[in-house]
Amino acid sequence: MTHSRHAGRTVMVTGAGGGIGAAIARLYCEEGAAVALLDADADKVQQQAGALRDAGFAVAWAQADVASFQDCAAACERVQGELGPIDTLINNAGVSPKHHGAPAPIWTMAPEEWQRVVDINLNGSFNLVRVLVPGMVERRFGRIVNMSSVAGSAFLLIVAAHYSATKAAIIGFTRHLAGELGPFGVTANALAPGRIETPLLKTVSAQANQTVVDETPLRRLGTPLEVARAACFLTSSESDFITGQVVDVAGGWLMR
Ligand SMILES: NC(=O)C1=CN([C@@H]2O[C@H](COP(=O)(O)OP(=O)(O)OC[C@H]3O[C@@H](n4cnc5c(N)ncnc54)[C@H](O)[C@@H]3O)[C@@H](O)[C@H]2O)C=CC1
Ligand SMILES: CC(C)c1ccc(C(=O)O)c(O)c1O
Repeated sequence: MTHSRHAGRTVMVTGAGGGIGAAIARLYCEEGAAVALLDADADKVQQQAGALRDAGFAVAWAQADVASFQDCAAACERVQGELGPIDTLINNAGVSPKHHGAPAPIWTMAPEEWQRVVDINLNGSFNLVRVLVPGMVERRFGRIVNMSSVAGSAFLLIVAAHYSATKAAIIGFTRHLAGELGPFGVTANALAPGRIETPLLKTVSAQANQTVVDETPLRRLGTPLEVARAACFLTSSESDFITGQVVDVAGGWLMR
């Protein structure tokens, strides 16, 4: 469905070069927003932004490693110069490293790998919040959605400890933001997707996915568009009184 629910809004989506982030960026465009796409992979994000621009949408893009505060600050300055102040931030970028197709057991995990996952999945969200929230507070309006996972509150065999820990931390971070920023007209919510068909899942066996399908009341995996719809709902005026919440997009899998 195409409508103008986000007309006049300026949205930043991290990890917008592919998977869920690309779907989120497109849906905001279709809902009338100007959209800034950020990704560490310049080729991918340029391609996504180019396709959206060719379709007539107002977009800007920047290559940025969300783990770097300097990258985030420079990217925000650049895209805000093109599109105007960002009022809606979707902290979607995230990684889940695998070794030979499997998550690293905690007793073999390199400290550098732990640090890198924390730097991207958790500190990356802080970095963009730190850069963009002062403007939201000043303008007394802002909408933030942080990407958690069902792995933030349930044990999942297919991910490693750093991933689960960062996705749990994102929930605490989101609730804190909601409490601290609510008085300034800024809401913060988190999404907790279950298994969604994206490139991040390419190392998971068909059998492992079938087990999840069998345990899921809706009997299928999710799509990036379904996560995008939840993000758009949480930043639309339909959600003006919703803050500090974690919304599962998981077909009923692992109801916790
Ligand atoms: N696919 C799934 O089943 C689920 C995904 N999630 C979360 O959703 C988010 C998106 O996941 P997917 O779309 O599946 O992943 P994906 O791997 O398909 O896309 C992630 C994007 O983030 C970018 N990225 C990675 N590191 C970055 C960095 N340091 N700085 C900026 N960009 C970076 C990548 O280049 C890529 O374009 C992640 O936070 C992930 O943890 C949560 C639950 C389930
Ligand atoms: C994309 C990450 C690694 C991932 C993979 C699978 C699930 C799941 O089965 O629910 C997740 O929640 C994830 O975050």
